[in-house]
Amino acid sequence: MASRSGTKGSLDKQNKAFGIETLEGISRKPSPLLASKTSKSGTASVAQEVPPKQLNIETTANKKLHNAGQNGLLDSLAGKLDTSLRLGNTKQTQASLSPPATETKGSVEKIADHEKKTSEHGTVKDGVSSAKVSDGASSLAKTSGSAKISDRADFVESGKSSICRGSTSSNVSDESTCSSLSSSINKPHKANDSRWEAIQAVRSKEGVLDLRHFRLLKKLGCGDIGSVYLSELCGTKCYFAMKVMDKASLASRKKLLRAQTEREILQCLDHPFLPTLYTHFETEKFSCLVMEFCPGGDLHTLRQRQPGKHFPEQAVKFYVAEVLLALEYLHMLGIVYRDLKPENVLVREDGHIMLSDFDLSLRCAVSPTLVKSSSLETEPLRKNPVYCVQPACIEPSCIQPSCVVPTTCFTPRIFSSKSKKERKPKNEIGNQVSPLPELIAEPTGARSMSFVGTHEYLAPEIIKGEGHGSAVDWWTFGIFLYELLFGKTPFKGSGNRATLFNVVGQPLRFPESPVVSFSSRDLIRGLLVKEPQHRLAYKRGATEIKQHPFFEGVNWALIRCASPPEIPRPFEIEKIPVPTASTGEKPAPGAMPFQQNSDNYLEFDFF
Ligand SMILES: Nc1ncnc2c1ncn2[C@@H]1O[C@H](COP(=O)(O)OP(=O)(O)OP(=O)(O)O)[C@@H](O)[C@H]1O
Repeated sequence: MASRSGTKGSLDKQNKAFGIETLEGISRKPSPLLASKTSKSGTASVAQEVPPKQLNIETTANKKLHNAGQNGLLDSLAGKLDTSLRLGNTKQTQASLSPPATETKGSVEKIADHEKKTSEHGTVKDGVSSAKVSDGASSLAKTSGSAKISDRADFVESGKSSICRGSTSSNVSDESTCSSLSSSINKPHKANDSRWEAIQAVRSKEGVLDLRHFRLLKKLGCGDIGSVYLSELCGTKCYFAMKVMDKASLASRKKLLRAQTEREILQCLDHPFLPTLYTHFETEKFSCLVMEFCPGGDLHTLRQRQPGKHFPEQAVKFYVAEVLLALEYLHMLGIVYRDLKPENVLVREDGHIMLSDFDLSLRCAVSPTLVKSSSLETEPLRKNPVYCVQPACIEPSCIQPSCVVPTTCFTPRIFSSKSKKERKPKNEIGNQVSPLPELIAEPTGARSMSFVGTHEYLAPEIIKGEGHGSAVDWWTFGIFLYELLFGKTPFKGSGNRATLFNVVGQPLRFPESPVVSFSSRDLIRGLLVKEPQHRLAYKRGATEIKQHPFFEGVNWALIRCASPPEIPRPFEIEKIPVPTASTGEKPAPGAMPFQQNSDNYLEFDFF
């Protein structure tokens, strides 16, 4: 398997931008179901920016935004904006991932021991009780991790707040008591998911949900901050991907903040192409995230299996369109993703995608403001008013033209000169019905100095240490599109150092084969502009990209109902051997026996 290196560290000085020696390589991740052990390493801790000051919630505007939504997705988004702002207004007094005293790397936990500990401390702690909700006037408390302060104070790089978090004082905690963030009520798009009910049933019966209630069947993969296991909620045939993080290891490696960031972001999400976090709980040693399981592996692995190791253009269009919607939603929540690459795009059971891995994400404090156009010039726009939600940054230093509602929001670029009649949508994704209202919430004011990402995907402004914002996601989107189409990234050099130099200094070139459409190359050209301010989507985010001719004919509102290019083979749980101590069966590599009332042990071989 080809290897690709990445970095998850902070860049203190400009000259470190090319000091690749300081960066640790990150190997590419194989498919979760094909490989049992993968590893990633990263030494430097994620830099963290200044916590935001008080966040201003424009409640009326949010309500209007809610009303403006043309479909459920937009409605839900408005609700999510509310949620994220509420989160931002919360003051945290204790970190939920409290570092335990001992190092547990590579530990073997006897299940009996685990259960004993659980019952010793076994009372259900109210997650809320360990976190105080402020009146909204306080800034967010810093927890841990190395800090790097940028000249902007308008965003948070990692999680520092949460209304709902596990108790620090208890050894076992779950979110039973703060279900507003972990139940289907808050996630209308996943409300019909039977897994919620299964989880709720266990909670109602047992009073608490924790590790004892899951069977860990197979190790799906291993990341920098934890390992992910295919797990079954015992006796329910409900399967999940459970990310298990060793708290002592996180603390000793200064990764608590990254873990917290990921959890807090996951708690906010409700989108068809983003993970559902069903629950989160903690044991004495571990912090566990219970998420939706994607049996289709990741797009990197899937690409390797394609003829010529690249996808057909129609398939590319499908995958990047779904990723674009996921990024758009994240940006509307003020989240800059920063780690787009095929390895992080998982394929769900139904062939649609799920963008995973949020521990590198940057959170920007935004105060969305709704602006409704009143003087529209073109006929279609008169019929379909344009709504523009712009982040209104609180810090005076952030007040810049991009934070003020741009006039471009009112006059979206129309790419095609053809009349409506002439334009015949022809691709498999579906037909664009009528133009949708547009929501634009590009966190253009965000600035980070962190040096994070994967070398081949790093944006020039990150490498140059100039400070970066949401435009890095549009750069990585361009690299992603290029890689899916051509089977390789455009700036890869003989080593990491050469790659970084190429990203900054080499012009974009396209291979002669495979032959791809002009519009795909045009879109890539627009995205891979080295100066972020000239990059496509810099001002109006995903809206600009959606209007590009490459996506002509895509029915954005219904893409989740479109037929995916490939549907994974049905996932057969029976084929995963579950060894028992009595039979002495050897576990398949990565298989994690975890059964109640048995001598089986649970082994977490981290990192
Ligand atoms: N929901 C899921 N369904 C199926 N497999 C998953 C799921 N989430 C993660 N995985 C697999 O587990 C592996 C580890 O995921 P994880 O997000 O912990 O690490 P990562 O993507 O390598 O990122 P990081 O190092 O930043 O933590 C992934 O490579 C992926 O193959």
